Amino acid sequence: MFNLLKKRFSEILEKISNKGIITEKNIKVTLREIRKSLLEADVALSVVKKFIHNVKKKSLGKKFNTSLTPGQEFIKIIKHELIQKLGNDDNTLKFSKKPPSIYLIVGLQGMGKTTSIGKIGQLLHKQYKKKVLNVTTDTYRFAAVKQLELLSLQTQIDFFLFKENNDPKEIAINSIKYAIKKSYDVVLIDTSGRLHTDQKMMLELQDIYKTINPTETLLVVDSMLGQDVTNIAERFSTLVNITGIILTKMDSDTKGGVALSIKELTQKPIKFVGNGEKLDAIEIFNSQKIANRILGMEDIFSLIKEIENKIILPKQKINNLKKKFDLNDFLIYVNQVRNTGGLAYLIKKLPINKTISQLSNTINDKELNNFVAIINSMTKIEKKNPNIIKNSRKHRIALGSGLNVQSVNKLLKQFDIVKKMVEKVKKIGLSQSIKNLFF
Ligand SMILES: Nc1nc2c(ncn2[C@@H]2O[C@H](COP(=O)(O)OP(=O)(O)OP(=O)(O)O)[C@@H](O)[C@H]2O)c(=O)[nH]1
Repeated sequence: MFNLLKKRFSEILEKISNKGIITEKNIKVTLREIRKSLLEADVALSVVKKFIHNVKKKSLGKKFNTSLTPGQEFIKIIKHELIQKLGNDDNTLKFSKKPPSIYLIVGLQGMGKTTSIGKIGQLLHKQYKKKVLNVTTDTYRFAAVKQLELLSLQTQIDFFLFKENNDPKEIAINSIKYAIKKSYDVVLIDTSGRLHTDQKMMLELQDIYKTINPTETLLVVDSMLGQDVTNIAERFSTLVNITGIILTKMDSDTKGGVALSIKELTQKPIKFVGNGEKLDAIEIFNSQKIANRILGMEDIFSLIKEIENKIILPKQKINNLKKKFDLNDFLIYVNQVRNTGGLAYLIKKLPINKTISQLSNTINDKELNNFVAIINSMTKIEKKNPNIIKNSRKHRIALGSGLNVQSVNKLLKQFDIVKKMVEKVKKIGLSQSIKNLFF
């Protein structure tokens, strides 16, 4: 999901994240690259233009006075803008005050309408404890009726059986009458897939819509659709009042353009994301989560959690340390890092601040072994008070460890970096301190 954008953004943002100053020139270069990436991911041109315009306006001339580097501030602006584009408004399903709530599901053929009804019905039943009735008005395809009947059986949702000679509008009316009689909370009404250019079918849909006056009318959009999505959404919107979008097939190899364009183009919130063929493969849309995904932050957060939990300096371990971080503590840290293999690679992947990327330089198997040998050649007093280690002591320690003075200097330098980091992390924990860079 969003693999292309994620790859592009991580390349672009890595370059800018460590920049000390944000100038018109380096912003221009970065924005040009972002523009290219968004277009490559099939985001609509008008949306891309607005995105770039807003980021530029917010970043240039802004006085950054937080603890973030300007590069990190810039990333924060991008994230904020991504969330705006994805839509940050109320995306919860509306329920009618007087049951049943009626949800009309519309869209082109094969977008995933019937599958989404199966998923939403199950979600409403399991999570919201609603009594749901599934209905299909697709009198054109017998297979579509069977499909929803089967999905209803699988999810243990009641399925409304219509009379053979009923037309779609009659089926919808009869199903609602039945739902009122039997005290259903929700009626999910499937419609046959139709081309937005098919005038007769579109008017039929409008007729159903006007007659039943749904609580929500949800347009199902396949996230693999290209720029055509604008025309489709516009055509549906002129005939029925779309109240939300269901974005399907987000698990497939989608470039992500539709997800980023549809809110801006339709001004309708994305309510659900379908991310698989299975019946539980649906999520309530969360723009923050998607923005994190695009910016590769989801991976980073889980990585950091892993590092924090398993490897270096969990908060309680830091708190257990003596007041002053000394070389004995550093030795514990070095041994932890040594035991984890592959950490250098993980840490190098993090687009984070200089201290931590400098830290990755320490994490090299050979150097870690050297560090252990060097610390073991020190006296107890030296380990507790590294600042007394001046020239003659350095020579003695180097000799004792079979290494040279440069290696001792390197160790002391890395010790300083880790000490600074520990002091920072001691306050709020590693994952929180890194998360703070982005929120
Ligand atoms: N990978 C994936 N496939 C999906 C998703 N949603 C639906 N599908 C698949 O897309 C295909 C079409 O889904 P349907 O639910 O039949 O689509 P429809 O809009 O009801 O189709 P019509 O009745 O022809 O208009 C099926 O093979 C589904 O399994 C999804 O989120 N991810």
